[in-house]
Amino acid sequence: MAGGPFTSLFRIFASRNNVHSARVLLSNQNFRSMRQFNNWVLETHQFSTSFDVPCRQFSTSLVDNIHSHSPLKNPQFTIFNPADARPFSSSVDDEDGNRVKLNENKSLDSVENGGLEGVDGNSVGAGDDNESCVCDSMVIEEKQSDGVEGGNNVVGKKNLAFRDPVELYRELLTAEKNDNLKRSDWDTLQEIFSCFSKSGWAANQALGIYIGKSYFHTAVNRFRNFFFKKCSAELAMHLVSLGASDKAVRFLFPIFVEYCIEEFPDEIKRFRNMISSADLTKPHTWFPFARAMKRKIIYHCGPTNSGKTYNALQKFMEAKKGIYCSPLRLLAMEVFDKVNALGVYCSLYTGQEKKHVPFSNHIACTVEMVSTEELYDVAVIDEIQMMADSCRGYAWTRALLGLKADEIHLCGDPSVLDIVKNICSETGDELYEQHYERFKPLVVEAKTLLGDLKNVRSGDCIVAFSRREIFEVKMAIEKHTNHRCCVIYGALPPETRRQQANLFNDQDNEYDVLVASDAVGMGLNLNIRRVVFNSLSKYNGDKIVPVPPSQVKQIAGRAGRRGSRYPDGLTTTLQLEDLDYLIDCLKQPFENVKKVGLFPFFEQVELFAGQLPDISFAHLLEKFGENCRLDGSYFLCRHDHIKKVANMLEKVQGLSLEDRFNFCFAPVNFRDPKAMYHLHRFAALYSIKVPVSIAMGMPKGSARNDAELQDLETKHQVLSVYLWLSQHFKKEIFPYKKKAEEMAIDIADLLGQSLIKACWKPESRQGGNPRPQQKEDGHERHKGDGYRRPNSLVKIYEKKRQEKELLQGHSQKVVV
Ligand SMILES: Nc1ncnc2c1ncn2[C@@H]1O[C@H](COP(=O)(O)OP(=O)(O)OP(=O)(O)O)[C@@H](O)[C@H]1O
Ligand SMILES: [Mg+2]
Repeated sequence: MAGGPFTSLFRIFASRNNVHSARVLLSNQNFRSMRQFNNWVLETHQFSTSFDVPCRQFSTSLVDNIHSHSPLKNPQFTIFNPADARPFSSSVDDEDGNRVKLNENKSLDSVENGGLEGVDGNSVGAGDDNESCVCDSMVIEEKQSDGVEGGNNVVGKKNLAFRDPVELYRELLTAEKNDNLKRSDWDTLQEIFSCFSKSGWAANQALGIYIGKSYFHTAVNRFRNFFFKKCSAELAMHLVSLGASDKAVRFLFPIFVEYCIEEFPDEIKRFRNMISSADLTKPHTWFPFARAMKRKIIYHCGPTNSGKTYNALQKFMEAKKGIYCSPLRLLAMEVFDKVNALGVYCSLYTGQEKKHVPFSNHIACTVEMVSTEELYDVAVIDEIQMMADSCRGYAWTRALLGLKADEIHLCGDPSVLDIVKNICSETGDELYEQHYERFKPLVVEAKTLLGDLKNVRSGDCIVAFSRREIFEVKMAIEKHTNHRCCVIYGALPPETRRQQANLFNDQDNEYDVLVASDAVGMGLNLNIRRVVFNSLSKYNGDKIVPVPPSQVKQIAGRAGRRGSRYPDGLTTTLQLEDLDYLIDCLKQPFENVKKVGLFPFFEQVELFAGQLPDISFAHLLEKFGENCRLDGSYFLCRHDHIKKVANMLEKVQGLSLEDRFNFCFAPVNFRDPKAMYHLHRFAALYSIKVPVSIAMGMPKGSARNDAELQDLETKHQVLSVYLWLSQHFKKEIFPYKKKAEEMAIDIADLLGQSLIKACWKPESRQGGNPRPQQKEDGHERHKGDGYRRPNSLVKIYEKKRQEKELLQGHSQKVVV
């Protein structure tokens, strides 16, 4: 039912029955999901749970408000007679003279229970068509205007079930202590209150009046004490007759609401302020200057290697003033080099470095560093689908919402196209779509490497999903073939990755195979002929899982770039058993993302902290996560790593909230204890305003074993954190920036040299055995090489494959 028809129905109903005002009971209704609605009610009606509204106002504002805030498609309304709990009028004529029924046979009970949550908080009955477990049903009590006798029963004072809870509460307030109850009746009342206290439904409903879950039990206890002192025999017997049940909880709840509103105004206010200070709804309104502009958004939409970034960069270079936002430092550096080489002066701005090119009007930056203050003619946001990234998505969302640019070019796959359309309709920006196809189709080699790394060929990129696996594969290839391998993985600095990429791309050397992690998935232009998946499972920080199809596509798409030595891309797997999963992934359409990431600005966290002054920063972030409100298209980005750093820095005294917030964003690998130690040291020195030293020696030479290689990686990490801090805090406190830069360059160089000669067994970073999950997950040992691969997918696909082979024999090539 839309707001309009109901509104007119109500008008007709009201005029036919001579009703000039309606009483809306907010007490027995079910607005758990409706914090927004409750905000509105509480703001407009001063915490009243029942209020009278003139029919005109009722029809135009209340119903419309309910409709606009309700997450239900069909919120139900029932107008009933309070005296007998039956619908006031079984039917009315609508404006066209048609007879329309108004929930003819519903008693109050059925209204209350139909489509509502059970006391245990589960949604039951009608209204389940809604994707959330939220039901909005509203009970509207007809109230006669003064002196007008309605055609229905007069409100029966005896019928407690249908008494106005406000009245009941007022009576309780003035009542004398009641001692006339039997012991067994008191016991039953105790049970009812215990049931009330445990009721998920009641706790959720209480949120609507800003009684938070942590305060709910205290509030119920105090309500019980009050109730036991005051309740009349009649009231007690009514409750006893209901027993410790759903009905009793629902009967008590509105009286509880009245009690809370009167007794706990401070708690309610505090919780309400906390909720409103954690408000992340309507993020497009956070950027009024961008909203004041009429921006043109061009979505370059297509698969990998289709020319999206190339075309967007053309516009960037043509513009008078432009900004390119990159997902990676490496890519920002690449665009910086490329654009400058083409004669367009461009500066570089990343978390760790600022390279200002004189007279430049163009900037290549990492997306986290984008300024929403500056005005640009053209902005490019690359890999826009990263808006949906669980950790970093907020940076893309912020760039899209906040950039002050006349023209914004988004490059990415189609997964966030719909959500970008929605955002543009909210921001009022014009959206243009430009669709692309891959320059050359990607071909799957059905033969695979038959489980033998001896079958690698020049131009292959073997993809493995852990550092350990990468080195094991490199060792195996170099031991059993004449190929030499370059490596690229996340822990390497961009400079080293680039050096390895150049080594691989360069034809005049023996390094013709690349072994890489998913770090090759984005950005780098590599001369890859064939992408070979060593495995298709990876550790997700918790357990081994199949690599998501979108990522498989992205990585496989690295093969055969336009303009490279191998314009025709091939992809396959090491093991035959994994091939079907690869083909399935490549065939899958891009998923349609439903939500994109958000994270609060410091100012929002600060506002929230004002409500909870005495808790740790990590706890504060946790509370923010629990209480923040988000619109349906957004999620709060994961911030586990921020909390880990926050916990570590908890004991460092003298850091302001802003300092803590900033320190927590430093790009530290929290799994690396040495890197964490140095970050702690930096923060401790900073807190006592002592210039922060690097206090870390330079290694003497390149690594001779894996432990030394890891040490180099860590050292670079520490320098990278130092450089990041020096850009985000006052320069005077981090005076050794120059030295850190020089050391970082030297270490990146040493890392490059080390990788060239690396031929040792990898060690785990924790210095122990592989993670237990890996062992438990049934990795199998590969013949002779000490190389193990996960076999979780093998089982799934083996059967399917055998069936298929029986049916059709072996194909040689599959084009996807
Ligand atoms: N019109 C063109 N003329 C010359 N080279 C081009 C053209 N379009 C694209 N290329 C080259 O093709 C390669 C792939 O293009 P580009 O990087 O723009 O693809 P993409 O769609 O952004 O891929 P990805 O999703 O992998 O980032 C690049 O090396 C690029 O320079
Ligand atoms: Mg691109």
